[in-house]
Amino acid sequence: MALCYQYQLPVLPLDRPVPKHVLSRRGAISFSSSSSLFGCANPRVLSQTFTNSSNLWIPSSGWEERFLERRGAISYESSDQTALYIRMLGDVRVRSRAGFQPERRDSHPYVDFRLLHLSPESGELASARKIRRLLSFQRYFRSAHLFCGVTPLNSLSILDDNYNGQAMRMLEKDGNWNFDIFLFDRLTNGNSLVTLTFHLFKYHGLIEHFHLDSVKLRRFLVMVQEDYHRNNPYHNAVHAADVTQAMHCFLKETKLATSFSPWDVLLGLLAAMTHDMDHPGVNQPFLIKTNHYLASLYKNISVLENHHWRSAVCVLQESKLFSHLAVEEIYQMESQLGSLILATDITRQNEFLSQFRTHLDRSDLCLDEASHRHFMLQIALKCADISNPCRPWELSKQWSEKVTQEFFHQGDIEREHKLDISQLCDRRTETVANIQIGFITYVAKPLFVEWSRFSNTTLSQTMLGHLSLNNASWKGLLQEQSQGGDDTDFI
Ligand SMILES: Nc1ncnc2c1ncn2[C@@H]1O[C@@H]2COP(=O)(O)O[C@H]2[C@H]1O
Repeated sequence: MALCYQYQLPVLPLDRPVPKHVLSRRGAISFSSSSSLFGCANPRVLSQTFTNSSNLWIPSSGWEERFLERRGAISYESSDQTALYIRMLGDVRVRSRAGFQPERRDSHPYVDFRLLHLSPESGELASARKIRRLLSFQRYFRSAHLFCGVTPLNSLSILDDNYNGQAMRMLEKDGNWNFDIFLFDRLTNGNSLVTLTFHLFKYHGLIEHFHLDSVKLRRFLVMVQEDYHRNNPYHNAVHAADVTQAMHCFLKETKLATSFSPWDVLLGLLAAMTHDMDHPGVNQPFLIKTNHYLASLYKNISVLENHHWRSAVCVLQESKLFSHLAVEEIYQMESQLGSLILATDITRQNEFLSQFRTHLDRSDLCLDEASHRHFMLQIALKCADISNPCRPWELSKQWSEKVTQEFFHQGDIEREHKLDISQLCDRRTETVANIQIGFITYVAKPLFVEWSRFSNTTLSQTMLGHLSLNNASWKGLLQEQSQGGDDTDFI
């Protein structure tokens, strides 16, 4: 098929496996808009691809100029012998030989990786002069008070303070199921994921427990947030923040709070915030039928979830947030993170649901056992991921519209390119209400009924209550529509 839907370029597939001895270590390099590469962690692998010239790694051949026009990073890992991971920062466009509309991925908040990669060990601490050279006036103005801790005195900053104050007030109710993540995102100027997760790391005592460097932590969170596509109506950083807030609510439930270790809590929050990283806004069947390289890379199995996981690992390694932990602990973290993120593959829903039911029927869940705690983390993440129909109507309705908008956008592309239109993606035959009633009945309710068997609390009853009220509202809307008009106004 001539059609090729390609991102530029989270992963660069290699034409032949990288020899084992080259991949004996993992690492990352970064590159900037200047013509050179720097920040190499494993010279051996790079020497195959790049030539070394006075500590700068220059592409040896075939390296496309366009990669060097941007800032980004490449990381590689010994378990993946067929790919180098390339993260582009900001300005990433969907490219296609079939000529799809270019799409921008916004890069906010601004992070200059040339500054961030300067470490005290390298003896290259950022001088004020270096900073000025690298930043535009506006960025310098913003970063100046960041570095010096000075708040600029102008009328707009008073507004900022006001918004900040309101956002902080919202965080006092971080465990409230009515938490309005859309409002929080506006109050934090599009930084809901960074602000919420930093707060939750503090709330759960993870910074002290794991001796985390809070500058590295913030940098990591910014990188995670930036990897989400702002233009996706649904699979964006606000969804990740919403899932993280839901996970936090579950972690506070007595059964989990009394049995989970700081490690479990850390893994739960990490998985929630990273579980959809770099989501392209289309689903796996779309990637398969358009011969997307991610589909071949992951052999058509949990393609997106594998990519989210590898993207998360990439950012974890780049940020060096856990570089002080033992190598075995880092491996354990990466592999547990993988098993959690892979559990969010919705096509595996029945597998997890029947396992969960069996445990509940036998009453054999023992949360003293690490493997059972891990299973419950998988279930909690799955619940958090599809918890939007359990939110109050005003919030739930917005999510329903957003997810449908993303489905229909995919359907429009499929129609335009004469591909089979994926299930739920045809705006000519589907409606928001239809999709919601089906999703609540066959996907959300069965899972939340089991969750409330496991944890029969005010929260689980509240969630089931909203689920059934929302279902009734969608049924009412469907009836109204069948009596005249349709609901395409939603999208
Ligand atoms: N409100 C909703 N209505 C319909 N589908 C949903 C809704 N919320 C989540 N989903 C689907 O559930 C899936 C969970 O995994 P994904 O994030 O890959 O993609 C998600 C959507 O396809």
